[in-house]
Amino acid sequence: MRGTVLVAGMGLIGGSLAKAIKAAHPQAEIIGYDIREDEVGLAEALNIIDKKAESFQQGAEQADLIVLAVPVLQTEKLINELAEFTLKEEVIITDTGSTKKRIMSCAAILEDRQITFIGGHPMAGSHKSGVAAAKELLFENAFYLLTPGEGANEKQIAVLKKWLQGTKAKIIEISADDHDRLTGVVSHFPHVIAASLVHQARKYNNSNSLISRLAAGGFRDLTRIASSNPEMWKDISLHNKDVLLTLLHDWKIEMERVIEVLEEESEPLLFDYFNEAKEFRDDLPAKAMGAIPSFYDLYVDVPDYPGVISEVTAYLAEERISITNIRIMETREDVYGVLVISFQNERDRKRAQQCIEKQTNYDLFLA
Ligand SMILES: NC(=O)C1=CN([C@@H]2O[C@H](COP(=O)(O)OP(=O)(O)OC[C@H]3O[C@@H](n4cnc5c(N)ncnc54)[C@H](O)[C@@H]3O)[C@@H](O)[C@H]2O)C=CC1
Ligand SMILES: O=C(O)C(=O)Cc1ccc(O)cc1
Repeated sequence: MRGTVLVAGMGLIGGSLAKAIKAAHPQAEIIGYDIREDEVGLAEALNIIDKKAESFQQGAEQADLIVLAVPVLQTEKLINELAEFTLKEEVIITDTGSTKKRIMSCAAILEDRQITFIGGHPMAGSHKSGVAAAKELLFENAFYLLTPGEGANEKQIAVLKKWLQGTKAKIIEISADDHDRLTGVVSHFPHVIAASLVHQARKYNNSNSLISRLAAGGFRDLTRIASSNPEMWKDISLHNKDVLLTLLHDWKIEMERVIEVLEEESEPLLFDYFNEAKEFRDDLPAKAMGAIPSFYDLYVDVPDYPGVISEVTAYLAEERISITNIRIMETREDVYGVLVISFQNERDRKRAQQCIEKQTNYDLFLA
């Protein structure tokens, strides 16, 4: 499609969307805006955008599509500013925020002015922030939830979907209420719990520092999302406060029940507690992408010599395979060390496996 797209917020998500939109619509002009000059400057230097907006207003007033990819409290601020601008009549405004109810209420101010707002939430990402981590295919196969405002018609929704087709995401429509309830359960609440598990380990670590050594590996993997951007999760928690409070309340009741069952030493009830969780979890789709990024780990048995990590990463870099995480696992006694490399998707892991097999004779295995 032709037209001008303004992406406000040149971070991980704004940068990735700008890339995906450009890939599918090379004729479109992508303008970037960010309060951080360095981020928008980097986006321009990396050719993620065609040019910087002189100001939010100047960029917005010439745009056919406006994407707000800023932290959710800032999204509300930008929506209020947009309501004061002289925008193109046919402009479509969308956002990428992780919460939708408060954003949609705020966007009512645009609908009052006959401006189309369609809420959006691409449900993929990473614990990294900033435009340097942006990827064209960040959202490939991920759910992309749209919450159209009451004023949005089918034609406008279809136009937005077309703009977004380069994301290769599974775009579905949902109400803002359902969005916040569902993402509350499978994304926002787990982030609170992951942080709480880490806090608990940190407290016990004060009296026995062996804790942090034992927390390597499994515990670290389990709490990976606690390394996400604290600023972003502060805003998401405030926006989805009611849902989170309900979930925390239910969780408290459930924990009280676990305490009772343990105090009673009830073997059948304890068994049921773990078994019912296991059965439900075992039935969850393993390959599909959900609300929280999956692990795509490759384990490489590496010999113990200096530079082995840079050797392996250099092979991957040569074939432009990007990695999301790397660590050494030293818990197995029969090997010197296992290098655990994480990838964003199955395709990258497969390519990495083939690449390392071609270049080395190290044993490789998947989790
Ligand atoms: N990081 C993730 O995994 C995901 C994040 N989201 C949502 O997408 C949005 C953006 O998140 P990220 O790209 O991860 O954050 P980020 O921190 O990488 O980028 C946000 C950018 O917005 C800029 N910014 C902040 N306030 C601004 C304002 N008033 N005007 C212009 N620019 C402003 C910041 O300078 C920064 O460059 C958030 O609302 C978040 O909830 C949605 C899906 C996944
Ligand atoms: O890396 C993380 O912490 C994630 O869980 C990624 C993520 C963050 C925010 C979203 O709205 C959707 C996905």
